[in-house]
Amino acid sequence: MNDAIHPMAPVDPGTAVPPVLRVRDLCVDYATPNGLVRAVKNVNFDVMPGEVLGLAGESGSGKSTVAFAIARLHRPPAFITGGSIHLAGTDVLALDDRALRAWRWRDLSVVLQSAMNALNPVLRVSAQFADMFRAHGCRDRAEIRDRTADLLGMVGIGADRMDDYPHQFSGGMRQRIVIAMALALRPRLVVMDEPTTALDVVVQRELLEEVAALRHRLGFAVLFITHDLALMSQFCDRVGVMLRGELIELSTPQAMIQAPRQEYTARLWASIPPLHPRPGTSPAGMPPAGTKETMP
Ligand SMILES: Nc1ncnc2c1ncn2[C@@H]1O[C@H](COP(=O)(O)OP(=O)(O)OP(=O)(O)O)[C@@H](O)[C@H]1O
Repeated sequence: MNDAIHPMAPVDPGTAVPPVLRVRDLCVDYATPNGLVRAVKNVNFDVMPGEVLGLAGESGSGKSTVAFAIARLHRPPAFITGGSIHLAGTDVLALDDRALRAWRWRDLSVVLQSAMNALNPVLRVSAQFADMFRAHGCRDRAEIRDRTADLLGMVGIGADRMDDYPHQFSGGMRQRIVIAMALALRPRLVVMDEPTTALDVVVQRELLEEVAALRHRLGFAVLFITHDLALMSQFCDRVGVMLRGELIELSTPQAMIQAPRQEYTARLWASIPPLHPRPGTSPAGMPPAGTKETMP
């Protein structure tokens, strides 16, 4: 398997670095006509500074519900009914609306599957960056344009494109723009929920390689959700496996593949091709032709 996008684990377990994100006993319920349904059950985990932590698990296991709760993007019928979330020392669940607006982008940003939903189709890209910068106190037009050019350059988009509209870019470029915007205020954590799912395989890989390089340069941590376990094993320092709302296992992808502690985890990882295939089998990391890598 080409492990070019697999980053070196940035955290030395021997050092007492505090986690950037600390989630304790998190419970999220959905209000349904039949009463409350617990979708996230006493979930505990930390994300270290600069770490990429993946959340894996079958559809409906609660991954997105956890991610949305951490970003405080959950809306009724979802309710956080227990636990705590601390990001870089901030008690996230205690933030009021005003504090939340300042906190988002600055300390935490979110990249979701559809760039088109994140970008306003009737506004030039430069105007969307300007709105975000102005909302966070930067009013100098020249400075805003310089910073926008730098950010777009960081993801391989020329400054000459900044006054284009979103529809003038390809899907991969639009997602790059969203990532550039997500990094604009140097957040401590970027939540990425299926950020590359809508893109073709080559563009997916290019984009994640860029994110891996950028996070080494800028030091942000990533909470990464994808259905693509092969991609997850290459991109993440550690992976948590969710099953029916519980986090049942958390370790490095290598440890999990070699010695899974739960039977479910073993079955989950067995569904992706081996890292070092036996002679005569498909190339490392490549699914057999005609198959799609998804959760079992
Ligand atoms: N609006 C809702 N009302 C009631 N239950 C919901 C609602 N949204 C999600 N759920 C339930 O919450 C649970 C967790 O869903 P969630 O979307 O977080 O899972 P997921 O692991 O992210 O799935 P996927 O990979 O398909 O996105 C599921 O059982 C789902 O049915």
